[in-house]
Amino acid sequence: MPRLFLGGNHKCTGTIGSLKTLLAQFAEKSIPEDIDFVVAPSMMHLPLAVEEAKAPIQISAQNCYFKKGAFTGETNIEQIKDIGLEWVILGHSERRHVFGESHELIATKTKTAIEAGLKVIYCVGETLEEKEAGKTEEVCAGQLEAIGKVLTEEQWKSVVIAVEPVYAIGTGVAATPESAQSTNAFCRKWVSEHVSAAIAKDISIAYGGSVKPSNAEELSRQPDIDGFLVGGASTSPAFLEIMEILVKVKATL
Ligand SMILES: O=C(CO)COP(=O)(O)O
Repeated sequence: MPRLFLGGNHKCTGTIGSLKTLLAQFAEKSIPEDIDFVVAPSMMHLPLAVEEAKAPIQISAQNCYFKKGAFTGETNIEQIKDIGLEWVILGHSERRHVFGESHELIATKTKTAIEAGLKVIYCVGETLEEKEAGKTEEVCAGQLEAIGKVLTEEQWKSVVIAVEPVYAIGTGVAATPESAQSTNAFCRKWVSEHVSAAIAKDISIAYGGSVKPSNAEELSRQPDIDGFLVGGASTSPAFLEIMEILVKVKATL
């Protein structure tokens, strides 16, 4: 059975004050032990988050570089581990499309991060143009194949897949539950055929893109959606509402 996953990607937002407030709000709620509840603030705020977050809240980096040395502006895996983190988001569409990260670079970062003992929230997803051209599965398969080429079967146990259609990110309009289910199911089938049936059965495959309390219920009902990677709604108590909806709906399935 896949573990439930709820990630909050704060992207390039937040202040010391807003993060402290948010983590204090999260601390007031009881978070079930059987969900990975992961908060990813900006790199600048990671040490603060580690200090302030109470278990079982986990903290993730939003990116990392695979080498240390003369790479101005980057943060390496050793540094992420050094402050006590276990998670990193890689392959987010904003890294792919805004910063031009290639399949190869993301795959190298994923492999190196997992070898160092990190868990990777690996993002895949198609643009609107690709969706309209009927290329959703082809695009996701290519993104999965990039890491499939370098990871061992064992290393896939450290991967959570986050399927984030680019057209749904930050637009307020999520993919339909049917469309999200179809892409998540395709990713599970891809893992079954290219990695193993055992990994496919247990890997958590989240959906991301304009998730909010008002659409979380229908999305949670989909059998291949094991949770969410949330952007905008993760920086407010709406994130807790999404968690409650996800846990409640999954308990009834
Ligand atoms: O990109 C996302 C999470 O990584 C989704 O962002 P939004 O929830 O703001 O659409």
